[in-house]
Amino acid sequence: MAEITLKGLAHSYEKTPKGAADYAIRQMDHVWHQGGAYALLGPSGCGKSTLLNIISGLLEPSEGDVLFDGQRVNELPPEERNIAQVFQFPVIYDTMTVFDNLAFPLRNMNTPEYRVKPKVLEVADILELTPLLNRKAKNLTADEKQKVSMGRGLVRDDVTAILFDEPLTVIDPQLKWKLRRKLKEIHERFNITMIYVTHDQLEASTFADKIAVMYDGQVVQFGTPRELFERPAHTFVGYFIGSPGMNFMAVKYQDEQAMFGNQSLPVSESIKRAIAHASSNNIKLGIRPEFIDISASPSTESLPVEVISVQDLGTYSLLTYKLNGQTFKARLPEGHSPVGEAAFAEFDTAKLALYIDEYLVETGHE
Ligand SMILES: Nc1ncnc2c1ncn2[C@@H]1O[C@H](COP(=O)(O)OP(=O)(O)OP(=O)(O)O)[C@@H](O)[C@H]1O
Repeated sequence: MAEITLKGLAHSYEKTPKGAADYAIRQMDHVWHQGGAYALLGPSGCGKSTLLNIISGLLEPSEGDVLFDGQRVNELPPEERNIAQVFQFPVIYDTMTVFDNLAFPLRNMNTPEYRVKPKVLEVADILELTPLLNRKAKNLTADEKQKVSMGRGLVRDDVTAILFDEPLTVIDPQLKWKLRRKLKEIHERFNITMIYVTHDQLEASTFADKIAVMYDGQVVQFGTPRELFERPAHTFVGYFIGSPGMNFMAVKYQDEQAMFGNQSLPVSESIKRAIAHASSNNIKLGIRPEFIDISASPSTESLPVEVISVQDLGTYSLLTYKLNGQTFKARLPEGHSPVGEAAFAEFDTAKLALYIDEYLVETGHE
């Protein structure tokens, strides 16, 4: 069993960090529950590998604690953590056969040979490596090598969590979905906690039940793919999740109106109240491209906009328009009536989200 808790965790690669900018991981608390299929999603440089290496023990955090089932493991070396890590590039011994590669972690722990063989055969079967068992690893394709890498994590009965650091980077696009499905299958079959690092939202949402979105050294939201889409807790999540991401408008309260530049926006009373009482000037409204309606003629709540382009993407069209000098994206469903250069945009006000200092503020709909 392994419930992994990160308590007051922070990490700086600097010996004497001077400020927040010197931290690769900023103060965080987080729990990965036993048996979960998780993704750690974020852009390059946000701290994903650093966090994974802290969990596996390759790196000791400069502040805070890592707990496995409540026990502090900060100083425990990787080999004593019951955790396997699969890296971007397969870590295998080229001169050994596939069988010996898979057997290696067991033999390394002095497992008797009569127990090694059945375990290797079982794992080879799951990963569809049986026909390759006698091949030298150097003759394998990149995806076969990566499967051997994964297998080396799975043979050990004591492994309770597997950490994957962008494991499909070197895999052909056609084979990626197959390996992803295989990982899902493995997750269902063994009761193992899996944390899958990626910067690809599609990869994260097809693998994981819950995704931790990382930005600038912090987990800014931990939720299901649906929650990340419907209620982004941070502007970065809104921007990063979705295709394309959320549109944002910097707003202020003026003459009892929510103003976007010199444009008064139709918003709910509760959003208006929250803007009026905000203690910060960093106030944004977010709206997903799916929730903007575009039409050729005005309505009571629509705003006149300048259409820049309409891109036909098969099942929908992506319309780019300008309002108040800012570019917006709207998704038009298939069969939407054509619009000219001058059109009208209407937000679904129930779907407008309010962000103060970049974090979501829960408001009612009235
Ligand atoms: N060994 C190191 N020494 C100093 N700084 C480092 C080291 N490793 C990473 N960093 C810095 O820490 C920050 C987080 O890096 P990290 O590799 O954890 O991010 P990442 O999200 O995994 O990125 P990528 O997807 O590119 O691997 C970056 O600013 C990076 O430059």
